[in-house]
Amino acid sequence: MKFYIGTDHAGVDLKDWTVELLQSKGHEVVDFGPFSKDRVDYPDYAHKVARAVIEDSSAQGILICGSGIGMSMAANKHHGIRAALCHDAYTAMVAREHNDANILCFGERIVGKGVAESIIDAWLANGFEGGRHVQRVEKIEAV
Ligand SMILES: O=C(CO)[C@H](O)[C@H](O)[C@H](O)COP(=O)(O)O
Repeated sequence: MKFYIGTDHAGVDLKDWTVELLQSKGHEVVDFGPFSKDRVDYPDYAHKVARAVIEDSSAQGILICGSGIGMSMAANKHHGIRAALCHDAYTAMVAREHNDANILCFGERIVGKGVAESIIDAWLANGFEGGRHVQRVEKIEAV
């Protein structure tokens, strides 16, 4: 899988760690930064990753900030993006199975590396179930 990833200053450590984790599992990662902890605005990075996922729809995105909330709000402004703020493996699993989420968001101030890895593993292990969920996702996209 190919991932586009971005953060703000509050998620740089977990972003760098996530890049290495995904690469160690054989995934391709395009890192939109930032590459220092200087204070930045999370929407700038959310919009970059969202646009990349729309352009390259076979890829997925990962957005990290302090809480993950601002990143998910900003990314979900883009038509075609279904960004899911996940706090654990269960939310990551259902985000893929039920919502066909294409951007994973989480917060460095919320989850540690152990939980982050379980979130990422659940995200990678699960795909869209289709069936009854198709018309619901279509109704999200219809607006
Ligand atoms: O967008 C957020 C909250 O919804 C993120 O957690 C940001 O990382 C956070 O707001 C940054 O806060 P800071 O006080 O400027 O570090």
